[in-house]
Amino acid sequence: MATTVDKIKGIEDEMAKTQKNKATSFHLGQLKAKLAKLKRELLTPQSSGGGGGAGFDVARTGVASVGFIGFPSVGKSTLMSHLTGQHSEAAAYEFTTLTTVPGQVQYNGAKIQMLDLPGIIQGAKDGKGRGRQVIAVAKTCHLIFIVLDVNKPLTDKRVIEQELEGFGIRINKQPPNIKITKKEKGGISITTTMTQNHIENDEIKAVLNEYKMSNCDVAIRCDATVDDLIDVIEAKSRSYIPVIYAINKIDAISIEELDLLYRIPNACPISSEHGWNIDELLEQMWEKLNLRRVYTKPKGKMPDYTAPVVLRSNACTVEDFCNAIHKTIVDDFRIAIVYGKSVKHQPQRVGLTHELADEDIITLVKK
Ligand SMILES: Nc1nc2c(ncn2[C@@H]2O[C@H](COP(=O)(O)OP(=O)(O)OP(=O)(O)O)[C@@H](O)[C@H]2O)c(=O)[nH]1
Ligand SMILES: [K+]
Ligand SMILES: [Mg+2]
Repeated sequence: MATTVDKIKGIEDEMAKTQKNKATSFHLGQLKAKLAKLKRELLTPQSSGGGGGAGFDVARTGVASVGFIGFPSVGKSTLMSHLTGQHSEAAAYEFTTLTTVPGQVQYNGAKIQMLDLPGIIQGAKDGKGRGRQVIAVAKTCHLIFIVLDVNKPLTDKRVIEQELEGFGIRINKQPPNIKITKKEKGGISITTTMTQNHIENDEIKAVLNEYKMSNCDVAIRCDATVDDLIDVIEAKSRSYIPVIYAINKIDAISIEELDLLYRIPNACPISSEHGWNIDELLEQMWEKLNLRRVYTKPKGKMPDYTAPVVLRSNACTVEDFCNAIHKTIVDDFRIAIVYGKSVKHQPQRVGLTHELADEDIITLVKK
């Protein structure tokens, strides 16, 4: 019987042979959906061995974690030691790092975990080396530093992006604005709010059929591709993670070359060894993590600015704030008084569901 890898190869070959036009769009949609399903199968640990983060995952600490991904010897461990003071063996030979090495930085009052990871190679997502376990750890991080060696061609960047994408990671991207609502009967109905330049209704139907979704409403509010549609269907195995390209070893290049690096979006040129531009890397990290510092103000006293409660933007309600302090606090909660960007009136009384903004000040009032 053909293995999953063989089947994937077969479909990819067929897709390469098929010209995209109106007549083939249904068939191509079908192939793409089949491919996505097989790739997911490949990433599910029990079906193929490997995959998963087993052995590589470590206890998570802090409010967010940042994973370091890159080819061997680009300087990930040197960066780790420099950022966190946590020693991670660095050397001139490849695959010096063999497992996840955790460390921590404190930035703007937030504890942020750094995960130095082993180097990956091309084909990692397909099971080459330990790449799959490594990428599986990165997939659970809130931010990824893709570490690149400035001396190597920037094609490395594209190769690493493809490895991550093949593993269901979507880089610096929001989930596509497509909503699929299943229903009992009535077939497939598609509504769009703008011209679709990449996708035909036939293709959409082919994909949905392949997923046995023959009764549903599809609302497309973006200029979607087939891949976008599949990402929405496969939402459970997709992770949307911000990325910063940490372009390392800039001590080895000229100022003119450095100027060029700044044109790459989301790039931060650094030298881990010399500690150059690490401040900017941390600033960019802070921006991408989009964390919210909330200061507590005991009734009748000044706010405590020394120790903010730090929340992530997807869990930043007053209730999340209470839970971050102690699980039992919500039981006694009556109202919160908030100053800051999240409220119209200064101060304003709010309930548990109110979303807090960065640098808000809060006083909890008990029952
Ligand atoms: N010139 C220069 N060399 C660096 C810099 N950072 C790291 N190196 C050197 O690059 C080599 C590899 O560094 P590591 O930190 O071990 O690289 P790594 O990415 O962790 O490597 P693996 O764990 O093997 O994947 C070492 O010889 C470092 O001294 C830098 O900023 N400039
Ligand atoms: K190395
Ligand atoms: Mg290393």
